[in-house]
Formats: sequence, structure tokens, C-alpha cells
Amino acid sequence: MSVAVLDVRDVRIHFGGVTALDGISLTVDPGEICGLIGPNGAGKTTLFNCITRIYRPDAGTIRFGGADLLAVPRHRIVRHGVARTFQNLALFPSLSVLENTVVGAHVRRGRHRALRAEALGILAALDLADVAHRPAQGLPFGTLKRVELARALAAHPRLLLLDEPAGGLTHAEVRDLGALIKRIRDRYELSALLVEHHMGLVMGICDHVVAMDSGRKIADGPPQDVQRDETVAAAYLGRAAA
Ligand SMILES: Nc1ncnc2c1ncn2[C@@H]1O[C@H](COP(=O)(O)OP(=O)(O)OP(=O)(O)O)[C@@H](O)[C@H]1O
Repeated sequence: MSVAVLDVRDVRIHFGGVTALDGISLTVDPGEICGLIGPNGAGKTTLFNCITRIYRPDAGTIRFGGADLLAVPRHRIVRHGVARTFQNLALFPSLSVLENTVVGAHVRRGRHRALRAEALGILAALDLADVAHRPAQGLPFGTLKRVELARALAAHPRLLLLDEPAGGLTHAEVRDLGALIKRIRDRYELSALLVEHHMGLVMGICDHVVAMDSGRKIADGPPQDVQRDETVAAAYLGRAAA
């Protein structure tokens, strides 16, 4: 059996009186797109922040390709092969699309010219070649979301953490994004963990889905099974009613 790309086990973290993660475990296998769903406040972003070492869990282990990720200093996480995109874009507005992408590549050692040429290749693969030399500022939101993806890919990740990539996109853009994420997975041979509220996207592209509520895992399995799960439906209804 192959080693999981990501193996999260019994992770706990609390902030004051709030237990944000209450013994969460999940695995992402090589080449897999894993969806992470759950109502607001379930702990999805907190888990991302533990994986990227922004937060240190109180307990539990996080292994990446078999190695202890919690032993890796925060600033080396990207170099280890974990890259993320953000719910609210984190681009440099005045830099060009190409320059923003090259920023992502600089975690790797390499000559600037080579990194730049490679970044242009990534932009072409993401249909961004036309805007490569335009400043990020002023470009449509859907385009900027793809630039974030390009920047993450420039770091050569083995695992891509996508935090609500469909947020703020139109219906057609979400459909295109789903196809793009699958294309990226195949082309760059990576795995992805996708936090997303857009069920169409989750159902359309995930190989397996983990549902969370109150910092715990409440379901884990094929997308259709998780969607039909009564505990998952109750968790969403409970939050809506609260
Ligand atoms: N730095 C922090 N300080 C205090 N509480 C926090 C902190 N980070 C997260 N929390 C709390 O942890 C819980 C989980 O929040 P989190 O943002 O991880 O949920 P989420 O599932 O990502 O929600 P959403 O879908 O709304 O983004 C919430 O109760 C939140 O208020």
C-alpha cells in the first residue's frame, strides 16, 4: 500500500474555551482530491492552519509523505511541498501576474530566468498567458483566483490546499474551475485538499469527502455517500437553525 500524502491523526486544538479541533483524523492518498466540508465554524480553516503550521495543535500528529510535518519550521512548509491558496486572495496588487507567480517559485532555489520561464509555462497551462504582464490590481476576481493557483503551483507542491476556491465565482467559472483543478492534479501529479461550500464542485471533482462538525469528523467516504449521510444533513440544518 502506498504511503498517504497527508495523514492527520487525532489533532486537537483549543482557543480559550473553544475546542476548534476535537480529535480530527483524515488521510489524503497520492493523486487524490479530498473534499473537506462542514457548516461554518466546523474547524476546516483551523485544520488548514494546523497543516501549514500557522497553528500548533495541542495534540495529535500530522504526517506528510510519511514525515512528521509538525517538526518542520513554518517557513519551510512550502519547500516541503505543501502550498495553499487563500479564501481572500493574498496577491501583491501592484506586481504583474507573472511576478506574483514567480514569488511562489522563489521558495525553490533556482536562477530567476529559469523560474520566470517556468512560471510562464504555468500561466499558459492556466489560460493566463494573455494577462501575464498586467498588474494583478484591476483584473477580474475569477482571473485573480487562477493567479493564486498559478503561484501555488510554482512552488512545485505535492499537496495543494485550496480554501474555498469557488467563493465569489459565477456558475460558469465554478464549472471551469472544477475542470482546471482536475487538469492540474493530473498534469502536476499532485494531491489536493479542498475546503469548499459549493457542493456542486465538491461532488464533481472529489475522490473522497470528509465532513466535519464542531471540530470532529462526522462522515468520510465517497462524495455521494457523504452527501446522503443523515448526520451531515443534520449538522448543516442544526447550524442553520442556530
Ligand atoms: N485564532 C483563533 N482564535 C479564537 N478562535 C478561533 C481561532 N481560529 C478559529 N477559531 C474558532 O474555531 C472554530 C472553528 O473555526 P474555523 O474558522 O476553523 O471554521 P470553518 O469550518 O473554517 O468555518 P467557515 O466555513 O466559516 O470558514 C470557530 O469557533 C472559530 O471561532
